[in-house]
Amino acid sequence: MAAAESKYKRRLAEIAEDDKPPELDPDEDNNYQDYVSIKTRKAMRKEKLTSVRQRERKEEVEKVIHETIQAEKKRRGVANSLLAVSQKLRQEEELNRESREEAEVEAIQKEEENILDQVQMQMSTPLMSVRERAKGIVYTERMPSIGGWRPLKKYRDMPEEERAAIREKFFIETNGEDIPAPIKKFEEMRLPRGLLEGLKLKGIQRPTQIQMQGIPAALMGRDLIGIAFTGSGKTLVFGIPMILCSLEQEIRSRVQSSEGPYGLIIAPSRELAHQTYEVIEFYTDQLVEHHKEFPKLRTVLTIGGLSTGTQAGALRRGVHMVVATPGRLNDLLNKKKFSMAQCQYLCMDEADRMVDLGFEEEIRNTLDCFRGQRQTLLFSATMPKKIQDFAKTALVDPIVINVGRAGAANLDVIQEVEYVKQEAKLVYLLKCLQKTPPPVLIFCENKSDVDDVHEYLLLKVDDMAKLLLQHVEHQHPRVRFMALHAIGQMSNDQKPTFQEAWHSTFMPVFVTRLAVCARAIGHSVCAPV
Ligand SMILES: Nc1ncnc2c1ncn2[C@@H]1O[C@H](COP(=O)(O)OP(=O)(O)OP(=O)(O)O)[C@@H](O)[C@H]1O
Repeated sequence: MAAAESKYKRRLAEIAEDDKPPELDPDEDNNYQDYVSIKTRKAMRKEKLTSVRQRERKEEVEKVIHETIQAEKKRRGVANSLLAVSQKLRQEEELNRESREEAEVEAIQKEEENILDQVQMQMSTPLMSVRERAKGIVYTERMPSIGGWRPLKKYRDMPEEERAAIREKFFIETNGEDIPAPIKKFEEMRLPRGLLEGLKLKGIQRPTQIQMQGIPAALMGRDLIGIAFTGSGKTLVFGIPMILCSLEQEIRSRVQSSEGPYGLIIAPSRELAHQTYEVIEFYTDQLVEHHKEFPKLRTVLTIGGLSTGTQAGALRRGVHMVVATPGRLNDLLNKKKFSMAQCQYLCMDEADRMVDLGFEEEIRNTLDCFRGQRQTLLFSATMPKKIQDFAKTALVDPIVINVGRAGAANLDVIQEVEYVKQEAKLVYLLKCLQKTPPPVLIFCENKSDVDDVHEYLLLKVDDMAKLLLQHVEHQHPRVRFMALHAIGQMSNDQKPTFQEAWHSTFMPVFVTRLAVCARAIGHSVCAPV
């Protein structure tokens, strides 16, 4: 109430003041101010107020704008940094991706390199025992000769020139140190009588080239590389020394159950292993037959296709020799059915074929099972690098015997070559038959040639009879032609037909392919035809 009264009073005073005439001060003319009406003053105040408000609003707006801008800036800044971060992340991701890709490519490359290395290693790793290679075991000394064997004095004393002359005559190429003289007679090889009797029984009279040089070298305990063709008589080169090596061991101390083997032959195929086993069995039987003091040496054939149990059982009883194919041999060794701890004699027959057939790993595993040095014989028709490397690393000072040279195979064959035009061949054949006494074998390249030649000779049978009669005195010759490719397809029990035909036909002329003939006559160039 009092406040309202005072406000009222103040208002009245204002009004009175407003209505009062202005006091004039003559000294203050300079400070004179024109009268401003209330209305104007109000307007001025209003204007002032408005401008203040405007200024305030402006400031407020500016503040808001500023704040907004700041906020925006801030937002943009964040956005920018987010963008930057995301960009950065993207870049990093990109880099990561690139490096990941690079790493992946690198890993793949590494893996490929590893595989290549492994393949390369597989290709170049010598066929030697991994255990021995890892332990750095290298044998430098030659093995002692088998049972103290040495050649007869005349061979020991044979001058080098004479040895070389014999080798040259028989197309035997050799390489190595201290090569023994080639021996031309089995009787001079100091073999037990039983073996000589066995050879006689087989109709084997004199050694083939590989036997002449190979048997003495092997009996001297030397490591051997034999390069020889099929049918050259290799089996006896590695078979005889292995039998004698086992005999020597047996005489020293009788083989007990689970003991042995002393000798091992590895062959690439079951057939070859079986064939070798039969040869070994034959000669060990001969030894017992002719030497009552000798025990029967036990040989076990370990090949696929035969019962593992039977083979393991035979091995358990103690064994002198094993003839095996690499797969089954490895299997039995892995299963600890027998061991190579006592084995001192190893032969790898057709080593190149074993490598071709991919038996390297099995061979290496087998070599790992040996516990000491052994005499190693390696037979191969060819000498690929792998075999050469094996020879270099696993064989000690080996003797290389090569009888594979063209022309060295058949020393009794005189080869005459006639050059004839293709179209004149058949006619010329008749001329050749005129020069050649029967029996005659005509080899053709393929089956259809065999048919053509056969047919032609049948047409000319009268001429043929006349031609062949020039060589014999008989009045009524039976001239028979046979196309032998048919024989190649015959079963085994029919095959002797060829042998029978050969011997029973008075003047046989056979037309055949070489491969068929080889099979028909028993796959042997040594067989007498
Ligand atoms: N000195 C010899 N004289 C005559 N015949 C022999 C002689 N040596 C071996 N033979 C006979 O020759 C044939 C082939 O011999 P062997 O099996 O040893 O040859 P190979 O080189 O091992 O051939 P493959 O690789 O075909 O087995 C056999 O029938 C064997 O009895």
